[in-house]
Amino acid sequence: MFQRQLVKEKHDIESKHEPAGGISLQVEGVSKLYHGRTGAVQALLPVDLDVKPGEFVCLLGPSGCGKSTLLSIIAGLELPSSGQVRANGKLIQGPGTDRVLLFQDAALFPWLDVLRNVEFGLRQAGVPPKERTEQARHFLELVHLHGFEKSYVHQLSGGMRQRVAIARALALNPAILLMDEPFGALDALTRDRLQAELEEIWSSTRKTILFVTHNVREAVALGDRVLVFAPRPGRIVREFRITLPRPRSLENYQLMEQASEILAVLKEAMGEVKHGESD
Ligand SMILES: Nc1ncnc2c1ncn2[C@@H]1O[C@H](COP(=O)(O)OP(=O)(O)OP(=O)(O)O)[C@@H](O)[C@H]1O
Repeated sequence: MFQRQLVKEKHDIESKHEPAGGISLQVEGVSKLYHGRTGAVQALLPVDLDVKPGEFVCLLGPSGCGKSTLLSIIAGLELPSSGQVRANGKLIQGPGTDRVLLFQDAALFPWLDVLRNVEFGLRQAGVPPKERTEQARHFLELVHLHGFEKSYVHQLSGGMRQRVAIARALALNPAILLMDEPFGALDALTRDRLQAELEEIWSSTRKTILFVTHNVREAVALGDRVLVFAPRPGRIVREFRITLPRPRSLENYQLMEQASEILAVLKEAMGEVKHGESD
């Protein structure tokens, strides 16, 4: 009986987060030309991209090839110089609650404890106290941070901070998660673990995810698709569909083979061949 009640409560909390799944995204001829002090910079040549609801797309490339610019435009924080973006067919004209952008730096509030950090957006959205605490706890459990509700940011490791940031983003129930190198500052072991956790979360929530990374194996481990970018000017040079079964292991032979193939394309696009690099 008690068990049934628990399952029901879990279901009630989850159903408050409807729609749980992701939505589609259409990027149509989006380009960006910045006018800096040193002149114009073509950050991005026109990009066309169709992302299906619940798809996991990785944007892979070296520094300065326009990955963050594209994410900012999709987030509605930057205007494109040409083209447009639609989410579920609706023109994006600014930031919206259907999209959340996550960065390498978790950007948490140091004066709030973990629970209040996760509750923050819900409070802004006017969710009543009891309900927002319930929801924040639910998402903290999802990122394996049960028991750390009262901790402050300075008491957490880098990986834990990033988990809090993910819980905070999920609590807002976005349909699209825009992740800009979220694991870039973490040590290799923590990074592997968070990759696996993110894949689990994605499998259970079916959000649409755009994930920027410099790391080829990370991209192959996570993506349904990997888009390879090249710099000067920023552009997409190739697209790979990754059909390896999930969950994926970084040590899997086929994954490593696919990563080598993509790495070769990346190096060619950059016009250089360096040996022994992993990303
Ligand atoms: N606000 C800006 N004003 C002028 N130039 C900019 C601005 N933002 C980005 N750029 C330039 O646009 C280009 C693309 O930058 P962007 O940050 O999108 O690349 P990126 O692939 O995300 O790089 P990184 O991986 O280092 O974040 C770079 O040459 C960058 O210097």
